[in-house]
Amino acid sequence: MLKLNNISFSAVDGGKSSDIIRGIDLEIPDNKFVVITGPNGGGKSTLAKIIAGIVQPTGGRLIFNDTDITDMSITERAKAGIGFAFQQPVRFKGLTVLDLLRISAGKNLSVSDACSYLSEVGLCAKDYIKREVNASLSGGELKRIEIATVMARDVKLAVFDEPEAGIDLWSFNNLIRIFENMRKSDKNRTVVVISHQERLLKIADEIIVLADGKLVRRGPADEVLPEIMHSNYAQTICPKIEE
Ligand SMILES: Nc1ncnc2c1ncn2[C@@H]1O[C@H](COP(=O)(O)OP(=O)(O)OP(=O)(O)O)[C@@H](O)[C@H]1O
Repeated sequence: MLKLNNISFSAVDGGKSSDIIRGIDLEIPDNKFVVITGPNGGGKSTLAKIIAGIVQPTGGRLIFNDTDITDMSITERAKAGIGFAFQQPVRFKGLTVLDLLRISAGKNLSVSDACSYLSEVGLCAKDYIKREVNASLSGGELKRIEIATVMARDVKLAVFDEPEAGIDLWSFNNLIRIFENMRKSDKNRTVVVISHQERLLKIADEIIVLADGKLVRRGPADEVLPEIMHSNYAQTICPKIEE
């Protein structure tokens, strides 16, 4: 279980301090598929980065499986079983997809295991395994490769920041299928997805709504989704719901 105890984050920008995350208390139980949503600028990515250790909170503590991870680095958190997939995946010139999967797994993953991770994310492994992780990969391909690296890491808690960002509709449909499969098959991993997408919100065990740096609602998808649809920020956070 991941516990956030009174987590806050303030940043100084242009000499002015602003409170971006304001005293969030939250428990994310094991083996659940949780979607964090809310209006733009509400603090979702910041919270995801705080969980992954990319951003250090200015207040509060994070407890993961009874261990205080607040002061742990990204690497230490990765070792503790927390994986993070960026909104904009990073390209690594000179590194092949196989190298990247091996580095992520932290072991000399066999080619066949690497291929099965790529297949899981809908990539034809033989076409990609030797490819360089550079600008020649499309945004959708890069997203899928990054998801495969998180899977290869065998993490206990996987955090995905807006996996749908910047990909076309066709890739989006495939991506949703990956998460639907993850939701069905992944019973030993907690998956936290930051998303505005109705199709991801629908498959969540739990939806958490963040607005203005505060937790404003949490609950099962069938309870929270209809409320989001009828709230005054529905058009901002869930444009597809209105279609
Ligand atoms: N280091 C920082 N310094 C100053 N402002 C910051 C910093 N990090 C985040 N912010 C601001 O905090 C707010 C929350 O940002 P964040 O990226 O967490 O929002 P979000 O809910 O993920 O938004 P979106 O849905 O648009 O991705 C934004 O207004 C952002 O500009």
